[in-house]
Amino acid sequence: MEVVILPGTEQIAVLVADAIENLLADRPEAVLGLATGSSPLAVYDELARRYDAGRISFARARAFMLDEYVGLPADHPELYRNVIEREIAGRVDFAEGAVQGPDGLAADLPAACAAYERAIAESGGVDLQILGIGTDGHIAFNEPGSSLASRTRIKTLTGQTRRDNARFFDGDVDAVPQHCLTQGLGTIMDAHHLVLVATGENKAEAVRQLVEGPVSATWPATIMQHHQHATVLLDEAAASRLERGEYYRETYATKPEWQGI
Ligand SMILES: N[C@@H]1[C@@H](O)[C@H](O)[C@@H](COP(=O)(O)O)O[C@@H]1O
Repeated sequence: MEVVILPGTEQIAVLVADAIENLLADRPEAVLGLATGSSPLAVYDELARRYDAGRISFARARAFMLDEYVGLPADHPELYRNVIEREIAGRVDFAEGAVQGPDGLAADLPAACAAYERAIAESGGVDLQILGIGTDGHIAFNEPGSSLASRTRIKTLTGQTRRDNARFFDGDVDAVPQHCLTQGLGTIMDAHHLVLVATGENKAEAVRQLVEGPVSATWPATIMQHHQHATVLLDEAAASRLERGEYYRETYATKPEWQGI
């Protein structure tokens, strides 16, 4: 796992956008994994800027979302499908239908989860997966206790996640759905490159567990320690509880330039 500590979200966004730009230059038909939440927003802004500048095109790319709420109406602004359309998909040139998410509106939710797993597999798999992390250590919506081998399925959100996400629902915790569909930890681990972004002091404990804690379903993101190509991009506040912070800084500062993230 590579840990990169940077001054702030702008520097993080540039590095992630560089990785995506390089990937699309090599393979215009690459498959991206898109995350919701506030963590990737600066990345999406940077990608939209590069698209506007003619540096990058998503015309042949495809993308899969990590998760979706269950129980929100189709036109709700916080339905993740609508969030992704607003924050990135609708700002660049993805082809019609190229961005998919688990269908939280489906009548048969287990069938929708199975269909989503098939769609990801049939695409050839996700090349680069953008991730955020919850304050309770979740990735996507894999809450503490999630099977480390899980696949896309229905989950119940923890009270902490619902409180954290209430800020997107005018501060009303009761308006945050109790259920969601989420790619499993096993699904996420199949992606070729995991790129996790975390900023702010409120993520520091989850980040400490992710990077330096024992692998455990209690802190689901720790499964990333088993991935062959995982990059964790942090600002100073999110990195503030790491014991080996100096080593990560030194490693990144002396890294050969050709290596990328
Ligand atoms: N399901 C999402 C996750 O994909 C996200 O990474 C996480 C952190 O969110 P934020 O980036 O807003 O802190 O929680 C949300 O609930």
